[in-house]
Amino acid sequence: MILGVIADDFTGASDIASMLVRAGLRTVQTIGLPDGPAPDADAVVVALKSRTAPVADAVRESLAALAWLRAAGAQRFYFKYCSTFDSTAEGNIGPVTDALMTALGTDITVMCPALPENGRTVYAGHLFVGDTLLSESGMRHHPLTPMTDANLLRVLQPQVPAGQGIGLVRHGTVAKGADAVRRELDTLRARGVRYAVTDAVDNADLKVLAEATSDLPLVTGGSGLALGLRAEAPRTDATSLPPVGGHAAVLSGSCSVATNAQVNDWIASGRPAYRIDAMQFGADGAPDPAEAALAWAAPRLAGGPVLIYATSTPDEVRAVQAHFGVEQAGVLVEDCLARVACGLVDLGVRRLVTAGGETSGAVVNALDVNQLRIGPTIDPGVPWTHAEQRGLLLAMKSGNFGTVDFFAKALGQVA
Ligand SMILES: Nc1ncnc2c1ncn2[C@@H]1O[C@H](COP(=O)(O)OP(=O)(O)O)[C@@H](O)[C@H]1O
Ligand SMILES: O=C(O)[C@@H](O)C(=O)COP(=O)(O)O
Repeated sequence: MILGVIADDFTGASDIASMLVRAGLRTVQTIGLPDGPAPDADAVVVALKSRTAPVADAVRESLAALAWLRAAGAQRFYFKYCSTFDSTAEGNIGPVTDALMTALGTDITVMCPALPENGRTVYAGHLFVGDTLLSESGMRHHPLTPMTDANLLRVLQPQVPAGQGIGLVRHGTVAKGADAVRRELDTLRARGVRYAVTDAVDNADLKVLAEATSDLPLVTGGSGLALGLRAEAPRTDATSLPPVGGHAAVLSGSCSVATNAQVNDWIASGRPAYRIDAMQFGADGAPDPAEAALAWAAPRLAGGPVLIYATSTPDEVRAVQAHFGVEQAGVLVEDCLARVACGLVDLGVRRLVTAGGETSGAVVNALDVNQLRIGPTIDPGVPWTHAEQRGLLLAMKSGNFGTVDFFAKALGQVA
């Protein structure tokens, strides 16, 4: 195995896995730590659900993944987090990076969230989503990790041990090529910088950064940096997946701008959709929300794909969070959608699209899936995947990824 990847959520894991496949690496995605032998692959992506976990849990799980990947023969490591740097004031990007660096005995790494294909670029250490700063994008309203500062050096500061240096590799240096970046990393290292935020505005920049960091034991970032990796013997096999038959459904718990638009587009096209109203959770006399959703879906599945969603606008999410508390609101909705997913599979659903990183994590954990084969890309960063042991095709969509017609488009591609 050449590369071991530790991903902090499940959609992010399939995002980077699809980029590695594109770069020609035979890639396997595992859900949590594998319990069997090391898969025969060039890269293994261990998907954790650690993005919003308590810091100590995220660090412990990430170190366990690192230990497993090392024992399985990985020679280099990649900590994959969100291209919008999703984190809380405490972490988990800083603490996990720090712990992985210490375990690997390395003194500098890069922080490279840029994913220009999906509009995430970094300039002067500031993260842009399309034409707007991260802090002015829809990410400022994220239910769990609202991002209200676009300056990555500032976001990172409270997440890393006091006194540890954070530096910047400016775009002017990246534009000069890999040797210039290597020299800059040496200079930053000599100044005591441990975390080097890297500017990158296009794929050419990412290729330069991948080349310049090829001798670092650990890199960190979004999936973009993986595009610059090159397999020794690139595989060009078609990544087709087998037909699985059965019914099809979409489960959406993401409240991002893109997912709201995708849900609205599905509804506007007249396709069947059921809204889970989180305000009704635990209300006197209200039926169990997961059972109610399944009762709605059961007679419809034979007629074509259905959508079940908790996706809501920022105002609606705020009201739910005011009622239940932020953390509890997330857990209640995730748990409900996970139970709906299990019920749908019992009803014969075999092709499932899930929208949202935390949501996908909850669903896939509940479905007891432990390994995924990566198939064709639907939109940048979102592949179809095959959970062979469960006979399921799964597409896990990151909140802000995908065109407005993503759900129908994805389901139109598999049988
Ligand atoms: N109506 C709602 N009110 C409050 N929280 C919600 C609602 N719908 C979904 N959520 C929660 O919001 C979070 C969305 O996160 P996630 O699934 O990772 O989406 P994204 O990929 O957009 O970040 C989840 O924890 C989900 O349970
Ligand atoms: O890097 C990205 O943007 C994605 O791979 C990702 O991690 C997105 O997370 P969610 O929006 O929570 O799905």
